[in-house]
Amino acid sequence: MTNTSNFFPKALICDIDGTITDKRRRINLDAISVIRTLVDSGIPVVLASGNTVCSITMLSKMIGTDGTIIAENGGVYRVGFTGEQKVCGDHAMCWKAFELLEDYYCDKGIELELYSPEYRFADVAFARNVEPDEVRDVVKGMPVKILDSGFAVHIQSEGVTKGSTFLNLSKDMGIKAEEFISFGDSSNDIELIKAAGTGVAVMGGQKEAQDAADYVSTKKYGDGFAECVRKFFPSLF
Ligand SMILES: O=C(O)COP(=O)(O)O
Ligand SMILES: [Mg+2]
Repeated sequence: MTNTSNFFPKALICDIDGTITDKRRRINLDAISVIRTLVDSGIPVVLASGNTVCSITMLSKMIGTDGTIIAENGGVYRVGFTGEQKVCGDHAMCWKAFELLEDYYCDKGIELELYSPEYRFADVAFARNVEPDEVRDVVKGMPVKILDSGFAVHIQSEGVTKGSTFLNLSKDMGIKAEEFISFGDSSNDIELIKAAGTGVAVMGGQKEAQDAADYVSTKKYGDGFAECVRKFFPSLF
């Protein structure tokens, strides 16, 4: 457990669903408020999610960050609203894995519901009406990783995570990974939680994220995020 009084983060990176929302994906108003305080104090805030670039870009604009994002669980990243959009991994391989899954579940009478495939550059996401562990078994041996955000199942290229992309992004931003505080709620945040100087998991999400974290909030979801931002940036609140 990190002693919060010894760590003064220079920047913050946070997951979206489950971390700055509630468990139904409704945005937490206090989370927006603390992010605005950080941004207005010159602390860079990065949104890092399994969501698409366009949805995170919109959210960044409405919250008021500078548009630096990680999308598709590390599949895409960009510095600022106008920076070059960089894509990681092998999208075609993720689709190949999805086709295998589609056939497998079709035989069982289950239809997989894709999430915004027309807006994705790197991963394939679908509804969580199947067991992520069973999905892993079906695609075993393929160079892909199955991620479970608690809100969707994602097929991602092997080696690409929010954490691996964060290391590239932080270099592009000119801020060391150790100078960041990171926040997440689920197993798709584990690498991000571990890669930052301090990693925080919010209560309410998946236990794997909490096990990987230096610090776990007392409150749940977005309330836990706001609680810990206040704790780690005491001079701003
Ligand atoms: O897109 C999802 O599955 C949810 O995304 P997030 O929890 O990484 O924000
Ligand atoms: Mg999440």
